Amino acid sequence: MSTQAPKLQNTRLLRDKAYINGEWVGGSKTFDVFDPATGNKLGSCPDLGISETQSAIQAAHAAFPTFSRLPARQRSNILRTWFNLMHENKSDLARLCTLENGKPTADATGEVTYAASFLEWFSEEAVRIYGDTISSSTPTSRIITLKQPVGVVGLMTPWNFPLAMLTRKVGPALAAGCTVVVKAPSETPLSALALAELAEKAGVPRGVFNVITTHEHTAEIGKELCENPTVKKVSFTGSTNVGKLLMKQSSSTLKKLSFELGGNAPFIVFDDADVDEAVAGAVASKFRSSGQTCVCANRIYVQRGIYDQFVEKLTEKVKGFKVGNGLEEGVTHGPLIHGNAVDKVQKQVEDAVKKGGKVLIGGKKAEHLGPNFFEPTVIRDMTDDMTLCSEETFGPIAGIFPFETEEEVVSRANAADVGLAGYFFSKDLGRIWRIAEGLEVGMVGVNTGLVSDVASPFGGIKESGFGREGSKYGIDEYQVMKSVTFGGLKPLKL
Ligand SMILES: NC(=O)c1ccc[n+]([C@@H]2O[C@H](COP(=O)([O-])OP(=O)(O)OC[C@H]3O[C@@H](n4cnc5c(N)ncnc54)[C@H](O)[C@@H]3O)[C@@H](O)[C@H]2O)c1
Ligand SMILES: O=CCCC(=O)O
Repeated sequence: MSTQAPKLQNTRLLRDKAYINGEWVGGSKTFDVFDPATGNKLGSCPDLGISETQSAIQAAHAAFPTFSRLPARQRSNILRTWFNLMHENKSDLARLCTLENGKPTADATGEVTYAASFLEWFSEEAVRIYGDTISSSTPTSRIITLKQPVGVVGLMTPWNFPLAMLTRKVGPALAAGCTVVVKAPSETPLSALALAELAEKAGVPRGVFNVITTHEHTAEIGKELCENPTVKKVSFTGSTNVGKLLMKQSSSTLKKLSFELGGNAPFIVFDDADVDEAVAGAVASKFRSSGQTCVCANRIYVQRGIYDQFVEKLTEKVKGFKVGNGLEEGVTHGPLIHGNAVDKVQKQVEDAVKKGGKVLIGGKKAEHLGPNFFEPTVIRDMTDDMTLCSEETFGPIAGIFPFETEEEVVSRANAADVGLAGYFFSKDLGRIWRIAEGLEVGMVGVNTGLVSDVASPFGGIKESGFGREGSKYGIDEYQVMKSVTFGGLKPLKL
């Protein structure tokens, strides 16, 4: 197959080698990277294995003493420069992101801004690392706490936000003084390598930021990062099943862990809501990145009194979508990442229809556009025995479930193993507090379909994982607290 290499203004951003210890490193084997919209080959990357991963870990280990002792202001300046470089190269980064992930240019451009915001935010947090002074139980002692970088960190990021999921981890890691080894997703490694090019330009010292690319050896490299005793922390974003495996593997070295895993977000619309606002929120939450975000609405519960109205208005909005190649003008929704994702949503639709769901729009593959396209779909009369209720869709399927009472909907919303995001629309202040407190999730959107913001703590509960990213809390994940007790202190004699 011939290669249709991305055409970029800054050609240095297009890299076909991994980045270890400040060097671009090839491998004896490579894997291909494809455009999910066209199936075209975009390029190839080294299919690296355990030995290169160990080299990267060693490089990060060697870089740690110097980097962690840099004045925080210097680390802050490096992150700020990296942030500026992302903005200077915004259109190229967005193009790469669209080409390897499929999301439309406007979304990809939004992702660059979102991704860069984590570098900016944590450049600001780097210089605001504080400890406490604590009264001791012993009159002649005093206690203080220090926050120190945890050490070498292994980062494993997914394909759905090739830039932002990386910067949301690497920003706080470097701010805290950690050094990192990134395992880039095999679907979208080019964005991670473009970030490495900018990191080097921003002055990130060699060995501090390493990017391993792999396809065949994904599981082995994941295991190495979890089991290697030099790595002190692992942060992973991806599916719950892989998260469980990595947690098991990490038990051998008792690593500090952060996991941002799958969701199954309830999106609840009460009778007293503004229906138009709720529909706009549902469109934003459900169909963002063609449904491929971990915080996408998965189960849309609408109270009986406004059910028909909501369903009709949502269907009308979906009619206005333009599905296609994300590089084309006016396209609002791109393809899914690969054929398996398409097959999964197809099966969920078939299951819903078999059990009584009615498809109002979409419901099938959009094969005329390419093998990875699925029509944005609205299904009404959903019931809780359908697969779509218990399994994260990760696709453009809006299944709408009717409900009668507040108590009923909260108990149905909470009947999930996972708890990442949840949304609801209501104008009743008392109800707003009850539901916000009652939903078993890590993030709640009240009268909004979007909760993603650098300033807001991002993460889940239950089997959606643990740890928080972004916000003032994100840096804690990369730090360890040390208490220091000063003894033998004589009191002042007055
Ligand atoms: N939380 C999120 O943002 C997120 C992102 C992507 C996928 N998902 C979930 O995962 C489902 C399937 O998507 P997927 O197949 O890409 O998810 P996945 O969990 O299999 O893959 C996500 C990332 O983990 C890596 N990975 C896979 N197996 C690994 C292993 N053994 N060790 C280390 N890394 C490993 C992959 O290379 C990828 O980079 C989706 O339907 C969705 O539910 C969630
Ligand atoms: O899909 C995972 C993260 C999405 C987001 O940050 O909004």
